[in-house]
Parts: sequence; C-alpha cells; structure tokens
Amino acid sequence: MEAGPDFELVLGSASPRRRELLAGVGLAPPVVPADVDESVVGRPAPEVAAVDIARRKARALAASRVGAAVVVLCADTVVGVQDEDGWTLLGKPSDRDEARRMLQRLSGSTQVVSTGLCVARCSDGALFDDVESTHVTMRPLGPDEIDAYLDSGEWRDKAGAYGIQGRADAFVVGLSGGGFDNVVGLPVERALALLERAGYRHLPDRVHEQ
Ligand SMILES: Cc1cn([C@H]2C[C@H](O)[C@@H](COP(=O)(O)OP(=O)(O)OP(=O)(O)O)O2)c(=O)[nH]c1=O
Repeated sequence: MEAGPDFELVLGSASPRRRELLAGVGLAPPVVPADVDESVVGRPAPEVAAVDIARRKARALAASRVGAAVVVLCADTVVGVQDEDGWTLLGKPSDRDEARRMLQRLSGSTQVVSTGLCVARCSDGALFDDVESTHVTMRPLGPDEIDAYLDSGEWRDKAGAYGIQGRADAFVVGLSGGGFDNVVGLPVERALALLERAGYRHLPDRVHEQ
C-alpha cells in the first residue's frame, strides 16, 4: 500500500507546449505561471542555468502554498552556444532584431538546448530537480530565409528564437543526446520520473511499469 499524502499536481508554467506535452500522457493539471527573474550571473553552462531558473520558479510558487498537499512542476528551457570564451545563453528574444541575431548565431552550428525541471513538494518544502540536454545542429540559414522565418512570428516566446515543432524543423539537420520533447520545453519521461520521486501518485501507468 502506498503511504503519504495524495498530492494535487500544479503545472507552474505559462508555456502552451508544456501543457500539450503533459496532456499527451494524460495529465491536465491546473496551470499557474511563475513570474521570476530569469537573469543569470556570469556564463554558466545551459544545464546549470536551466535548473537554477526552474528552481526559482518552483520556489516562488511553493512559497504561497506552504504545507499544502500540492506538487508544483516547473521547467525552464535555455539554448546555449559555446565558443573559446565560454557559453552564451539565448533565452526568449525581446524583439525581432534580437531574434534575427539569435538565428544568425545558430545558423550552421550546433547548440545545446537544456530544459531544467524542478518539482516543489509544498507539504514539506522539498525540491527535486533534473535536467536534459539535446544537441541541435542547424544548417546554414540565408538572410532571406531568416527574414521569412521572422515574418512567420514563430520566433516569439521561444528560447533561441525558434520552435523546432514548427517551420524551424526544416533548419535542423541533427538532434542527439536528448529528446525532441526536451527542445520543445519538457522532457516528459524525466518529468514523470521526478514527479514519482516527489511522491505524486496519479501518473500514467507506463511510468510504474518501467
Ligand atoms: C528551443 C525551443 C524553445 N521553445 C520554447 C519552450 C518554452 O516555452 C520557451 C522557453 O521559455 P521558458 O522561460 O523556458 O518558458 P516560458 O516562458 O514559455 O514559460 P514558463 O516560464 O511560464 O514556464 O521556448 C519551443 O517551443 N521550441 C523550441 O524549439
């Protein structure tokens, strides 16, 4: 017999992609976005920054639910490119010009897309985190192609100014080391495993079968 509280799940994210990915495995939790400072200090590796920001989101949402039988799942997706000076992290572009610069930087290179996960168990304040990283290689993009992509508007609200789940799929020539779902914003199997660690019981059956 399972012991412990029967936790309610809350998705701490405004991202429609995360909601859809969870819905794909039969989970439709209520959504409560976290509003936190997503800035990073120095030049951390993308997996470090992604977990750090996901933890900030989870802590912020747990703070108003102290002692409740609730687990809050938060995530953060960061695109990182590395050169001789270290990592440059690309978050969500603030405007079209920044989106253009990001796409020019990503053109013809391999980037690391990391999604950090953090589950806050509000009953006792425990935090559980994990991260997945996917290497994404883009072919060289011409200026006209970048302009056409910017016209589509798909760059908005997406780390690195592109969505692999849309037209930018045509830019990608290689994917390794992690999942497609991770690039879209939520490594689903990893998120389910983390929820299980936190004591959430209402997971899709296949998690328990592993
Ligand atoms: C690289 C990439 C990112 N993205 C998205 C996933 C995330 O929604 C977004 C990165 O921003 P995040 O700050 O991780 O998430 P968010 O602001 O959308 O939502 P919240 O903070 O409330 O959880 O970029 C794609 O949809 N496709 C892609 O190919």
